[in-house]
Amino acid sequence: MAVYTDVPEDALVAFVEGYDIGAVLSFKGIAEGVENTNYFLHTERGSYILTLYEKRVREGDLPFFLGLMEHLSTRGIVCPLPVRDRRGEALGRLAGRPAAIATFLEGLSIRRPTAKRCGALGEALARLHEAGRDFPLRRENALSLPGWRPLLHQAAAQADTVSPGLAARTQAELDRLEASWPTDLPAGVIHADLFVDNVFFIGEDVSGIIDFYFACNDLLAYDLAICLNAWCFEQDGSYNVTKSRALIAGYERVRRLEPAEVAALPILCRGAALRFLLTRLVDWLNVPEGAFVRPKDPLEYDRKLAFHRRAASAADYGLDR
Ligand SMILES: Nc1ncnc2c1ncn2[C@@H]1O[C@H](COP(=O)(O)OP(=O)(O)OP(=O)(O)O)[C@@H](O)[C@H]1O
Ligand SMILES: N[C@@H](CCO)C(=O)O
Repeated sequence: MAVYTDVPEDALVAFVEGYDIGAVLSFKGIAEGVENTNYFLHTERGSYILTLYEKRVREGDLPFFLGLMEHLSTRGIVCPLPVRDRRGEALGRLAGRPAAIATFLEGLSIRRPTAKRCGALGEALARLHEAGRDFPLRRENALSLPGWRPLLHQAAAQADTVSPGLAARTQAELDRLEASWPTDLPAGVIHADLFVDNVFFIGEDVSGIIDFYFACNDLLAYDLAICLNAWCFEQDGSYNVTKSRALIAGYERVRRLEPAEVAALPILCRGAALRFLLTRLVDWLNVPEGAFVRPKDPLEYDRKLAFHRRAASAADYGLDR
C-alpha cells in the first residue's frame, strides 16, 4: 500500500481551501503504488488525485514533473493536469511534505495486456516522445547507466541471499553494459516507468498515462526498451514476440526507429532490465521497518535479463530489418 503520510482532516480542508475546486466531499487513501502517498479527493467541482511526494522524489525535480504534465496536456497527451492554487502555484505543502493536486483520469489499467493494447501503448509512447520535443526544462536520468553501479554497491553484499550467484551475474552484466552502452541515439523527454499500472485504457484505446515521477531526458529507444520489458513477457517468463512486434509497430506508426536504434535494441533491453533488477533488489533488501509496502520481485528482472542476453538482434523482438 502507499500511504506513507497521514493527512489530518482539518489540514486537508485548509489545504483545499487554497484552491478554487469547491469544498471537500470525500477523501480516501489509495492502496496501489509504492513510491508516493496518493489520496483520491472528491470535491464539489469533481474528482482529483492528491499526491504527497515521498523518499525517491527530489523536491527540486518537482517543477520538471509538474511542468511536463502541463506541457504534454496542452499537446493532446491525456495525463494528470496539475491544478494551480489561488496564487497560481502547482506545488504546495501538506502534512510536512511537498504536495500537489491533479485531475483524475478515467480508465482502467490492464494487468495482462493483449497484443492489440500493446500496439496502442506503442503508439501512445511515440506520441509522448513527439509531444515532449519542445519541453524547455531538462532533467538528467539519475537511474541510467552511471546510476547503476552505486545501486549495485548498495546491494552486492546481500544479493546472493536473494538468489545464489546473483551478485556475480549482475556485476558481469553491468561491466558488459558499461563497455557497450550507446550514446549517440536520438534523445528527448522519456517517461522511464511506463509499466502496465501507469497506463489507463477505455476499451482497446489508451485513455491516459500517469506517474511521471521518473520522467527525464534520455535515449528515446531506451523508453521503448523499458516498455518491451514491462509489457511483453508472459507470467511463465516467456517473451511474447507477437506483443513485442505489435508494440514496436504501434510506436513506428508515429515515429520510425533509426537503423542505429534498431541495432541497439537488444542492449537497451538489457539495460532496462538491469535498471529494474537493481532498484527492486535495493528495495527488497531495505524494506523500512513498519512500512506497509510489498516490494516487487527483483528476480523477475533477473530472468528477463537472461532472455535479453540470448537475443542476437532486433529480430528476436519481432523487428525484421
Ligand atoms: N490522475 C490519476 N487519475 C486516476 N487515478 C490515479 C491518478 N493518479 C494515480 N492514480 C491511482 O493511484 C495509483 C497510484 O498512483 P501512482 O502509480 O502514481 O503511484 P506511485 O506510488 O508513484 O506508484 P508506482 O509504484 O507505480 O511508482 C494508481 O495505480 C492509480 O490507481
Ligand atoms: N515500475 C517499477 C516500480 C515503480 O517505480 C517496478 O516495477 O519496479
